[in-house]
Amino acid sequence: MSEGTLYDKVWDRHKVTELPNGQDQLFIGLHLVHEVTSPQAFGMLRERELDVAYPDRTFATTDHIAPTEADKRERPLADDQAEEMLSALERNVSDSGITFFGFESGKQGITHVVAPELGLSQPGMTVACGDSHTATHGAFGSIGVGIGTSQIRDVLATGCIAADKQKVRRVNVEGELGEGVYAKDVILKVIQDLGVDGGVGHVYEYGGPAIEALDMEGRLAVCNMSIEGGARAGYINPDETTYEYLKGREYVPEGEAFEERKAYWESISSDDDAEYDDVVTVDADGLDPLVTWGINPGQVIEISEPVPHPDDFEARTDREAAEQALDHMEIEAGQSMLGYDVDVAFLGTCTNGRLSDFEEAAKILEGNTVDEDVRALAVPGSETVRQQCEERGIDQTFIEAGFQWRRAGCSMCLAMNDDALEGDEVCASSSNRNFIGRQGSKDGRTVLMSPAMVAAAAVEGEVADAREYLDDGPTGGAGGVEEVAD
Ligand SMILES: CC(C)[C@H](C(=O)O)[C@@H](O)C(=O)O
Ligand code: SF4
Repeated sequence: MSEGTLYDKVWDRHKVTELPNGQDQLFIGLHLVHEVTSPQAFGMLRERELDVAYPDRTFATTDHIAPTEADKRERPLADDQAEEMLSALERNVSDSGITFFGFESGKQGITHVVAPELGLSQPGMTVACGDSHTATHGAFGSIGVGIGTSQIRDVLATGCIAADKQKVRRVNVEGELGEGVYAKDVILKVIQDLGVDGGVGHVYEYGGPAIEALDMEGRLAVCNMSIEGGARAGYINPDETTYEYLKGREYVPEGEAFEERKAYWESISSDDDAEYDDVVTVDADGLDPLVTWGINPGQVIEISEPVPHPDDFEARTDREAAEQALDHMEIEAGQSMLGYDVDVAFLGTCTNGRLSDFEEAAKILEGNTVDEDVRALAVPGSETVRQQCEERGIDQTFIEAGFQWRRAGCSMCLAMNDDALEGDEVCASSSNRNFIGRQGSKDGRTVLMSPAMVAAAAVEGEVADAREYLDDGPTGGAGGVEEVAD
């Protein structure tokens, strides 16, 4: 008999009981903690004189407030609020025996970059973190959910949360990606097709040839932005790509224990005859790179398309949102995004701050220089990524091109540290959100795109087609997605 989807199977294996209010009590296998959302939750535990139930399943790092300039990491941090958050986290983890990847560990970075690369996120797990982009870990075939403060308290105290099971939508992505088109473009296309609210009440199961061809870093980028599509979580069934990636990572068992775990991983994939609440198809064949033109991630076009007119949208709310977007971005309907002036180029984040992202951008930067009017920031998603880049000399490519090469953190994604837009600066950004004010200035303007497109925009000083910088150009090449040499 069919046991259903991966979501059904993982849920069933982690369900403790049904609660009187109809929700399920769900056991959390991996709890990730960062400095912004955890202090209050630890405070609630202390008030009740409770201990952390599973310190061995809990891992902490600092990302949002982390200064990205090496000399600004000295303690106490110059920003009082940041220092307070960081010292609270340090106190909490040391009191409860939780592993902490701080500045000195060499492994500090964005939670959603650190946990995958250390092999903490594995197939068939439930992963929770007080952060909306916990969906990222679904790339391994786990259920990753972002939780609020009271749920963080619950996980700390009991290892469980109260949760509502969601519907499952299968998102089949058909076709093959051309050269210069990436996982980021795929997920932006999914959001363009299904909308920013399309996933409400659902988790997305991504599959189909364009997803299966992605390496793990690409899959992480896709699942990361499930949240921007309105879904509660997103995942991809594990396969050989997943197992190969996991093999040899710090928290992954070796030898026989690996084989045993792999047998479990294989067992939790969706059954062939699993029933979905909904199945949709997204066509990625011949896809051009995508860029946002507005103020939410669904206001996005292929670079070959014109900026839409508000009247193109059926729903009144969409028309109003489009009007507001054109106004904020200071662009006209019908114009191309190509040539849109850029002041800042930002490469990093939990979406696109991994080794392959820097490798792809470096291909564009090789032998080119950043436009003199552009401030360009390269911020590895973790210190491990920074080291991987430096071992390969990728940092030099960035520095020689005119980028600032920084330490790991969320940086200008959310501007909770010193890295922020000023005034109405336009930022070509590899991040996941383009909401008004997101990058630290209320008039700042964000254009979301892939890392290669960020590099091309940095060089041109305007939105450009990165494929012009690749051997085969926009029309040539069978493409496909490159494997990351690790
Ligand atoms: C600060 C944190 C709670 C927030 C989130 O939950 O996503 C941040 O990471 C973001 O991307 O906006
Ligand atoms: S990089 Fe951006 S999206 Fe990711 S956790 Fe940090 S602030 Fe949130």
